[in-house]
Amino acid sequence: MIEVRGLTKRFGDVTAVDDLTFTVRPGIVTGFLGPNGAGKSTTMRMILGLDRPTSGAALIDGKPYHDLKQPLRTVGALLDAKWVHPNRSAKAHLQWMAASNGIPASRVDEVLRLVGLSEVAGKKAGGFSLGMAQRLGLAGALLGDPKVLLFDEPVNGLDPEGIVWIRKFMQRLAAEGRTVLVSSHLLSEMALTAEHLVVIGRGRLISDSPVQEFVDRASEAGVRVRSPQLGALQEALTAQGIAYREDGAGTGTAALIVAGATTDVVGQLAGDNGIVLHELSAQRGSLEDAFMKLTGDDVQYHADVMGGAL
Ligand SMILES: Nc1ncnc2c1ncn2[C@@H]1O[C@H](COP(=O)(O)OP(=O)(O)OP(=O)(O)O)[C@@H](O)[C@H]1O
Repeated sequence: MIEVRGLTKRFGDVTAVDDLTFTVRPGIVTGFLGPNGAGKSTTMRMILGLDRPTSGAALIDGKPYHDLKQPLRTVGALLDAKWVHPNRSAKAHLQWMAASNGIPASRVDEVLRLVGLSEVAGKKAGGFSLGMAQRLGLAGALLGDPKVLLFDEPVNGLDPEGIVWIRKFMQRLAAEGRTVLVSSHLLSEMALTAEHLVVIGRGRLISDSPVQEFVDRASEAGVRVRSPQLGALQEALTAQGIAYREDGAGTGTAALIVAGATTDVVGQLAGDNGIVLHELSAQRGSLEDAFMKLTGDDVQYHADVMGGAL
């Protein structure tokens, strides 16, 4: 278990992490989500004792990192996959890590097998692709067979095959009863990987909930409806006290978005009033929608940079 309590980190004038409190439970993958610069890496570094909190605490199984007797056997982390000596082989790199942490050398072959690197164990790590380097990083994190694992943006830059492999691997580690915290700014990826989401923006906690609850709470579920008799439909909806808004985006035809109603209700109402419909479709808010609403200004900035495409 990871417990973050009132965690704050200031770098001069910048408050990178601002009074953050959340708990990461074992047995599921917890996604740690936020736009670039939200404070995810800084939080992870504090959990791992690499940055000192300005105030508050981060505990692993009830203790600060520095109080852990055998840190590598308690917590494993993948922060920067390129953190290897380029001229060292994958195996030598892991042997060196194992030796300096009192872990038997036999474990090195085990973790190489676990991440599928046995066949390239003797090759220099400097020549590894990003996907292979990530696997080597994972092997290092697993060396001490820790119950708690932290991964910072593990799928960044990977090809689709590598992304799926890492996703399944993290899910398997969680299914074994481990505590798995994975940071990402990729919302759709987290929706597929994580069961629970801790969302931050500008160092502050925005949401701490199951993935589905996060989406349901923040995104707009409803019905999209197009009709050549839109005025009559608006009157019928208003008469029933059902809220709607106009939505002509991209279709060339005016449409309505009816919030909080089902297609059954809107279809029935149209039928009862003899109104012709050209479209009646359920709208499901995406994780991206939810994220944009909740992280507000932070994401708005990125949208502007992209030419207002969002
Ligand atoms: N060593 C440091 N000195 C000064 N400012 C820092 C330092 N480390 C991080 N920051 C600032 O703290 C804020 C949070 O950064 P952090 O890297 O934790 O965010 P992040 O959510 O991990 O973002 P990204 O996904 O881009 O890595 C940013 O404004 C960053 O510029």
